[in-house]
Amino acid sequence: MTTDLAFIKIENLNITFNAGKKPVKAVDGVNLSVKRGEVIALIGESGSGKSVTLRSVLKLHPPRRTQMQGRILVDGQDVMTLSGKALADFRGSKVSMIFQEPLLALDPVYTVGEQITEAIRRHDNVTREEALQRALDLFERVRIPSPQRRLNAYPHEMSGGMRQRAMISLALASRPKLLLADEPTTALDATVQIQILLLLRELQRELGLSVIFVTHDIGAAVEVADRIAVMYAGRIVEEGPVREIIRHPAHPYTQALLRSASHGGFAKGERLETIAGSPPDLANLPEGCSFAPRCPRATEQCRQIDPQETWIDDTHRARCIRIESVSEATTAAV
Ligand SMILES: Nc1ncnc2c1ncn2[C@@H]1O[C@H](COP(=O)(O)OP(=O)(O)OP(=O)(O)O)[C@@H](O)[C@H]1O
Repeated sequence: MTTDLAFIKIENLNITFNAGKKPVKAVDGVNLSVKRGEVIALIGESGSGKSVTLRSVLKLHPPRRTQMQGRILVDGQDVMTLSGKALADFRGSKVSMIFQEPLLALDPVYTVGEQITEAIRRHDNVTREEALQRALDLFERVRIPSPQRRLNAYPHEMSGGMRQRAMISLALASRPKLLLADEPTTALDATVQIQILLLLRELQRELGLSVIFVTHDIGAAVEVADRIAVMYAGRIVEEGPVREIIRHPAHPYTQALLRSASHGGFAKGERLETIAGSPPDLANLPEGCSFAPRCPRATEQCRQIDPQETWIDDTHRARCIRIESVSEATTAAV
């Protein structure tokens, strides 16, 4: 709730896609603030709206098929009102994005060095030599071995881990303040995943970046994030500091996620296991709480009342009408 310090502030974000027969409400009333230098992990099952929320910060959704409502402020700038050159300038300056698949970000026909120097020169008025030097510095920073030689490589000539490091260099070339990371390590081997996560955390601290990090991997969220926001059916159902979420999860969905991932603690790289039942169809949401059909603690009321956000303390909130009895039961069981 310390909104004054927020570098990014998402207020009552609603996103509906009009693609098929019925509109799909992929994001429903999302509120989220990220302070300068803070890392937030968005976790939840597939289709819960994590990526859609993340991409909305750069206004990346196809405008003709998408209805977006609410407000997204990045460093005081209202993203929803941007278009044309102002939007392009915003995308190229304050915010960078890294993806699961680096080949989406890297162009196959240019060397990675050419792409990074180009990105530097697009952002800063420097000579080619200066840009090359900075690209080399970036490659050293992300610990690419033989950086000089690797700058001359094409993306396909690099291993998955190296390509991910090259993409991080490209993302940092414009000296962003906010990094959006969409499952950046999911496609990598477990050991490489850990190296990349640690690198991201180190760069984030050194550069004072704010980060929104989308992941299925609760181990990665715990490793990298300061706070966790849990999404279910387009909503944030619980959000708070990592320690609070792990020790005192207030929402039955968070509790189920933690249970499914906690055999012997949070192994690095551990993924969420399936929870009984499946997420609802976003075009046909049930009455009341969307999680009620899968919730072991649901009552008749839960199937009728749409739960509103409740603050448990200054930093921890959840959307469940039975927070008190659910939290008490969890604390008693610990
Ligand atoms: N451009 C689009 N047009 C129509 N529907 C979309 C579009 N983008 C996303 N959706 C729908 O929005 C919902 C949320 O998708 P989103 O990609 O945010 O989920 P996610 O939580 O990131 O899942 P995953 O982990 O699988 O990426 C899904 O039902 C998806 O099919």
